[in-house]
Amino acid sequence: MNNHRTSSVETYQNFCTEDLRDSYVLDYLFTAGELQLTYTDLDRAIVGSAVPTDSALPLPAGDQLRADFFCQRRELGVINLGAAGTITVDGTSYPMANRECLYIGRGSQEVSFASDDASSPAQFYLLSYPAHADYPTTHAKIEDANKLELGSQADANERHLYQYIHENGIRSCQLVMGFTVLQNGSVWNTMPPHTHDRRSEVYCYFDIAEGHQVAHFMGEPQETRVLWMQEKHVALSPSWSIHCGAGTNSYAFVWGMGGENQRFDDMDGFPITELR
Ligand SMILES: O=C[C@H](O)[C@@H](O)CC(=O)C(=O)O
Ligand SMILES: [Zn+2]
Repeated sequence: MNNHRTSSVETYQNFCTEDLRDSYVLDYLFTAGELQLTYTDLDRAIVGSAVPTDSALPLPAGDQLRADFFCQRRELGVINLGAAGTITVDGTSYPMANRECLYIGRGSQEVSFASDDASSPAQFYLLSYPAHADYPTTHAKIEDANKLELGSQADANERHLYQYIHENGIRSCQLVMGFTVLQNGSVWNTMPPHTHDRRSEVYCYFDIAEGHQVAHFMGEPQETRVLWMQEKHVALSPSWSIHCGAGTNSYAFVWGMGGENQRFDDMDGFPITELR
């Protein structure tokens, strides 16, 4: 497991592109045949991927956790961004189609990831936070998600938001997780932007068309910076930072949050005209 530190709110303002990316972008996940985990300093989020090919990939506890097993004191959200696969939790198998979600509750001991077809692997995206209670391991298909239709074509931000793990959906201790799909011709996510002081957030961009990128904006609203994101790059967002993006084409992204509360609308929005 990697250890990852983000910078302070004062320091990022003087960063060059490379420093900024080192601090806020994970661009190395989703290696075929590997399970990768990064322990961040944002509310102790662990961000990772599992892309099983010939054999199943077990979820290790990792030395940093000083735990007997990964979910001993943690909960884990998984969304499959690839072809069909299976996740096995303590002997129960959960078939995972593209964009489906599995919440794995605290106390789950043996977790492993497999692909149905090694030549077209599942690509599991992992997001985990510390947990104080056991909630049941729960699978959700796309139709089980709470779907919100946001934005408009005129504002080039028409998008569908699918909430999986949230206060009125799959229950969890602190993890809130789902994904957002930009509709054809729309490019802006999370515009107007917001911060949420009580939570940090992690975005994983996916289904970016060949030859395109997403310009992800971060920073304090009056001091923004841009991170160019490619397929399955992850942007880390401290609670002081906005997080929004404009693609050169339509795309999708998994969002996930952890922290003080789970109230999705506990956000401080900023008027577009005040961004700098
Ligand atoms: O705090 C909430 C998160 O930033 C996202 O859910 C926002 C989002 O997906 C969107 O507006 O497109
Ligand atoms: Zn947010």
